[in-house]
Amino acid sequence: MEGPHLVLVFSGKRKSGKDYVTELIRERLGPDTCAVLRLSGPLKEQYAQEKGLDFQRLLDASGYKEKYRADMIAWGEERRNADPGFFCRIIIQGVTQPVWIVSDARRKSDIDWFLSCYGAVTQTVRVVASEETRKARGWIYTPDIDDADSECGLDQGTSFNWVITNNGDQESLDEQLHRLMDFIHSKLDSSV
Ligand SMILES: Nc1ncnc2c1ncn2[C@@H]1O[C@H](COP(=O)(O)OP(=O)(O)O)[C@@H](O)[C@H]1O
Ligand SMILES: C[C@@](O)(CCOP(=O)(O)OP(=O)(O)O)CC(=O)O
Repeated sequence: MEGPHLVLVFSGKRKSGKDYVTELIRERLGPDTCAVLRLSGPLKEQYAQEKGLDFQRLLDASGYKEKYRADMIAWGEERRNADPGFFCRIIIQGVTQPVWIVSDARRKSDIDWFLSCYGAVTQTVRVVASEETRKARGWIYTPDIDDADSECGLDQGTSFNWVITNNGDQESLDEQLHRLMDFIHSKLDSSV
């Protein structure tokens, strides 16, 4: 079969644990089976290039990216408005693994793009954590970011195939991941 056997499109608010959870799944499936694709990757790369910033530092969970977040959001929005598939098309280039995880859908247009191209094999996954948990992970409510589309674009009007609650209880997370892993394996088995 050409193309992905399964595309999991993840979303969730900042510090909900999107990177953490998607990395766990990738570890369990292995790098030959699963690729984690980040829409923010090419966004940050091009933004850093244009603004003369440190791309590597924009990638980690430190304060550096937070300093530029508002401006990056505006920059990315311009690109997406002009072409909703702009970042989507870049991240899927040359990916050969059967399972694709898109770790950071933020807008309905991100999900719609994957549904329109890979709808038959796409599942949407929402990662949820309480405000208390997100605060403990370093989240500080920031107006114009936390109340804007980048964080709230998928709050309403989107249904998710899976919801993963990630409040730090490892046993509960493990149980939820087990269910998702069973599903992933069933899709892999049925496609061979
Ligand atoms: N279940 C968890 N157990 C321990 N640490 C976690 C868990 N989920 C997230 N974290 C930590 O919280 C921080 C934010 O998580 P991250 O995955 O970067 O969130 P997001 O990508 O949604 O902004 C990271 O330092 C991450 O390691
Ligand atoms: C400009 C952004 O792409 C920055 C995203 O950076 P990360 O994906 O690293 O952010 P969190 O995981 O939520 O902390 C947001 C956007 O609106 O596209």
